[in-house]
Amino acid sequence: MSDLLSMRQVRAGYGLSNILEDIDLDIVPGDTIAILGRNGAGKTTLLATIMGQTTVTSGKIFWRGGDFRIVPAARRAHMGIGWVPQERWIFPSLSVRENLTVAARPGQWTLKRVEDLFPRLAERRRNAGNQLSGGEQQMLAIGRALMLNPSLLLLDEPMEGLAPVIINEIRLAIDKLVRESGLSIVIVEHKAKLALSIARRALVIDRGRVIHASDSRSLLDDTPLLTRLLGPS
Ligand SMILES: Nc1ncnc2c1ncn2[C@@H]1O[C@H](COP(=O)(O)OP(=O)(O)OP(=O)(O)O)[C@@H](O)[C@H]1O
Repeated sequence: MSDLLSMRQVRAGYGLSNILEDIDLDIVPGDTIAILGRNGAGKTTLLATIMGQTTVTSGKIFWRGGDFRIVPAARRAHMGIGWVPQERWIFPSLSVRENLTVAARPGQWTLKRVEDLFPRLAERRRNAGNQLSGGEQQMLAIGRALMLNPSLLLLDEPMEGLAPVIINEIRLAIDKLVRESGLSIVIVEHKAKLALSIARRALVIDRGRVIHASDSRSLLDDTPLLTRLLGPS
């Protein structure tokens, strides 16, 4: 199957400070990849690089076979990448429905489908973004990214700081996306076991380099290796 996104020997960072080194990554349609690593390893920087938010000093990035480095950051979302950053970036004064429809693009993801995935958003449709709980805001951020009808969804720590019951709801929704949507999903997560139980493939980053790549199951089953790569859980 041809790649959606390919990175070859990518070096990237912020201004003069280099963070990522020699990154190789291939994402095919329907892929789900957990990006793991200790604090400051470069996980968010990898997502930011895909979105064109960093300085790439060498290497190649292709999107559907075309040179992606020349595509301005502002155009990347419209080319089919939905990014849910840690900060969520929802519009506080717009209603839930307005947040979902403000940047929507036509495709399989409609308001109804997003509200079916996250019934809480349907219940809260008239509430403003700033009236939502953290978990509801996270659902809204994911729902809004889906309304862009992306081919690739980037989730940066979607469970961070949420109560266990909400983590479970979001996890079930992401599982459903993995099983039924055909979307490619990259999930950055501190809760390694959770991410490995969702994604099919795993990549571990340390000091900006990929230090491990495997299927998620084999890493999940190898506790000593997981501890060596990420520290005790
Ligand atoms: N905007 C920025 N400008 C300069 N340096 C940055 C910026 N954002 C992150 N960094 C640095 O890049 C390195 C990697 O950070 P990054 O946020 O990618 O790590 P991470 O693996 O996502 O960490 P965490 O798990 O703590 O979120 C860190 O040393 C961080 O201080």
